[in-house]
Amino acid sequence: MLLVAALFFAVFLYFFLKKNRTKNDKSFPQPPGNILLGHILYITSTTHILDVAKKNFSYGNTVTLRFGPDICPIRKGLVTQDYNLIQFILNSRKLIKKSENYIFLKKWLGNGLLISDGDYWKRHRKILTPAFHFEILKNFVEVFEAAGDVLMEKLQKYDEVATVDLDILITLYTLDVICETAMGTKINAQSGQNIAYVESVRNMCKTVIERAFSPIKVFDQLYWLTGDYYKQQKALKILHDDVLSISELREEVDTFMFEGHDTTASGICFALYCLADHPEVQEKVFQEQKEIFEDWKNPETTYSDLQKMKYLECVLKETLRLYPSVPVIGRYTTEEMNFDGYVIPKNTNIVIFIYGLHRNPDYFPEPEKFKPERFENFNNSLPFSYIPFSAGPRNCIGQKFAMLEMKSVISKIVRQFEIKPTVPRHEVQLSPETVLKSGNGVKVTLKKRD
Ligand code: HEM
Repeated sequence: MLLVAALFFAVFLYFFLKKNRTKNDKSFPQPPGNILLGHILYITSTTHILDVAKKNFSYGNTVTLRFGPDICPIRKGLVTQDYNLIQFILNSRKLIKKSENYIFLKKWLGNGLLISDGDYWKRHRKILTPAFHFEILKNFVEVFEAAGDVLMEKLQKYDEVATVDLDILITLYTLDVICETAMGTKINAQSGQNIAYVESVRNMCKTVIERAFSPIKVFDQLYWLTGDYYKQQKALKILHDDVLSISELREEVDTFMFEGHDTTASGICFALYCLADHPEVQEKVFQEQKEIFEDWKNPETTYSDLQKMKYLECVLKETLRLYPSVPVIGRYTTEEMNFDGYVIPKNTNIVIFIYGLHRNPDYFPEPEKFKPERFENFNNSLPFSYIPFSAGPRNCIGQKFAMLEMKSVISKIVRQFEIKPTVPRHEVQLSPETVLKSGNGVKVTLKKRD
């Protein structure tokens, strides 16, 4: 009798889940996956996520991916690089909850602005927004400049050395900047005192993204058995060493320290790499500097000088198009949503693939080419085709800060050095470790200008 009841229940469950599944699957195509494991098998290594995404999008600009059997997947969600869906999501006031993967950042960033949602997020966003008013940003230029001067000192010793790996040098620069601007504390990271912090951020970012794509590590109980868990605990200890008494404050400080230095470091490194590869672009940037500054070798740079660097701004925009520091963002539906006749069920994770959107030839002809000029006359009628800072209510609060900082340091470097590719040319290996990085460094050669 019990057996019959169990059998009956199993059959009922099958049809119930199948019915719901059909409703979901009608929405968006699902690339072929393993009947039991779903798409796990080809999402095993973080370094291949960009390739995996490319392959999946051959089925449509929005696809459904699942971990586990089709009928009762462990996880299921949408991955999209579709303009209209992205516009719908980012414009929505209802869709501000972050996807489940962000939970892996929680131990580190707590309820900081990046992760929180609802009224808590609204309140904090409102409190923090004035900190990015341009009157305040103006005062930060001095900090960018002073930290930039320290970097210049350090770069002198690389004059005509075959290779300089920019990654760590620039990251320590951006760390000095964020600590002094966000917390008013000089930590002298560039003097070598904070390498452990930088390494811990890197380890955290790597383990977080690996968890998000691992069928084993997504479960806490299984994650605790892996080496990554211990690596992460060690990193957390270093990241939280500076004990601040008020936990809310610490969560925001952690969030700004992370979002505010790793992202800009990535942008600066890739911009310098692109300039090395494109001497004609670099020359234009250099000429612009000479037009702005009479004494271009050693000027005192002001906020208004940075505003004048229009071509450098195009270079940075083009860099962030090809190498968006945040290549992927996520949202989570808290209610069923209708989009263009499709049903997106409640509790769906939606991954927005910024990297893929930015390389769509419909919006950016010859998308793989580095052409800053395309931003001189950028067609703003399609604003959601270019979203390195996301868009809508949850866009990046620090985007103006980031642009100023990146301009400040790159203008300094270009005025003092000619940036060249290494011989043989160093090919970056893109690795989306939460923030887009190069797995093998960002290497160039520097030659001092006369
Ligand atoms: C090139 C540099 C940067 C890029 C490309 C970038 C990109 C982004 C993106 C795409 C988001 C949305 C994330 C999501 O929805 O998951 C974001 C959010 C955020 N960014 Fe940035 N960011 C940069 C620099 C900065 C800087 C310098 C700061 C602070 C000083 C900052 C602070 C934040 C914060 C706090 C959020 C969360 C905002 C919210 O949810 O209300 N970012 N950033």
